[in-house]
Amino acid sequence: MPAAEAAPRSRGPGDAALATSFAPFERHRKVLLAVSGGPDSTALMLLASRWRAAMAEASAKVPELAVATVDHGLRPDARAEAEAVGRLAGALGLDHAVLGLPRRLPATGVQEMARNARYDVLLAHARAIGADAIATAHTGDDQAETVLFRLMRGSGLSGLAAIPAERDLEGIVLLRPLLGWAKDELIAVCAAAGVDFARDPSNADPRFARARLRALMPELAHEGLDAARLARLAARMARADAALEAATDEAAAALWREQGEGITFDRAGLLAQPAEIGLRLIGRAVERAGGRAPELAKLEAVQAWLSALPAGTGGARTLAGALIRAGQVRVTVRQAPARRPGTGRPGGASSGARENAR
Ligand SMILES: Nc1ncnc2c1ncn2[C@@H]1O[C@H](COP(=O)(O)OP(=O)(O)OP(=O)(O)O)[C@@H](O)[C@H]1O
Repeated sequence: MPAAEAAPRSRGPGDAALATSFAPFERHRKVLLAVSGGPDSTALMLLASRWRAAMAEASAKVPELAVATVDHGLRPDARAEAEAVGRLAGALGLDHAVLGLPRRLPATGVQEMARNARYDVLLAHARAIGADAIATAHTGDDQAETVLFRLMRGSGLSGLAAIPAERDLEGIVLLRPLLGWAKDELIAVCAAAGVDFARDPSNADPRFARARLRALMPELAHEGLDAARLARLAARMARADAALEAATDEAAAALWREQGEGITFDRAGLLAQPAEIGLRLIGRAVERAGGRAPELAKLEAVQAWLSALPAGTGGARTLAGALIRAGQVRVTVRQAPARRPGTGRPGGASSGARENAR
């Protein structure tokens, strides 16, 4: 479908918005642009190379740019779309690679698996070409959808902070320079450049919860809950989350003790913390000991159990691969003993852990 359908908004590519959006690129040596060939990432490629040219003209230090497209092997058109990205990248003077996946994706949970696999291959490629950052083209609309999606899933404050503009991905920085842009604006960027883009049919496939939520957006916007408002909520949540993380760091400095293979807290000290801070401390310990982040509702249940334990008594619970044991004075979190296959119970665990398995 031609790109020119969208109504262009008045944001020229040479304006301050471009400089603000791409300012985080200035801290990097080489940025790998993740470009699927859809409208958002095609615009990312156009805007990033325009920003870079303008910066170079002003003799500013600019990072190298490179482009990669992941072919998930899921759609017959994917190869041709990747080649089209390659042609545009070539015209812009950027190196382009098409990356395949090492394994075939399973039939179920395909979107999530595709996303994880995509980040893995992008990371490996970034390392191979010496890029210290990867940029994706998430937009303000993606941010709004993510907030709604997480609300629907029962996320807490950290989850509602949604997509961060910048985060660490195993030592490489993941940048999202276009969170301040609406999808319509990016479609207009492609249209103004006379560049066509691919359309992913799964974006409108009602089998996917994301697509169903996307379809609700116009009605919600009509009631006042538009993308800008949801994005503002995400920004406020991110600000509050950062403050709570800082407070948790302080509490950890006073309470967190590493002993042997476990993390130990003074039980009274832990319970004296504001509930949100105590929750985060236990969550961090569980993630460290068990190797994965616990689900919020399950973490809350463990905290409720701990708070309700009568003084002078103890017990244990397992959560996300960790064993949380409350003694009379201390709470210890360590890796849970391996489950015996088929029993669903921790093998050789304490009575408390067995109690939890019921
Ligand atoms: N096949 C691909 N090749 C390269 N980059 C991709 C590909 N698919 C998506 N991306 C990058 O990821 C961004 C987000 O894409 P999309 O919204 O489709 O992803 P998603 O599956 O929702 O994953 P997530 O939002 O968690 O990254 C795109 O704007 C683009 O930068």
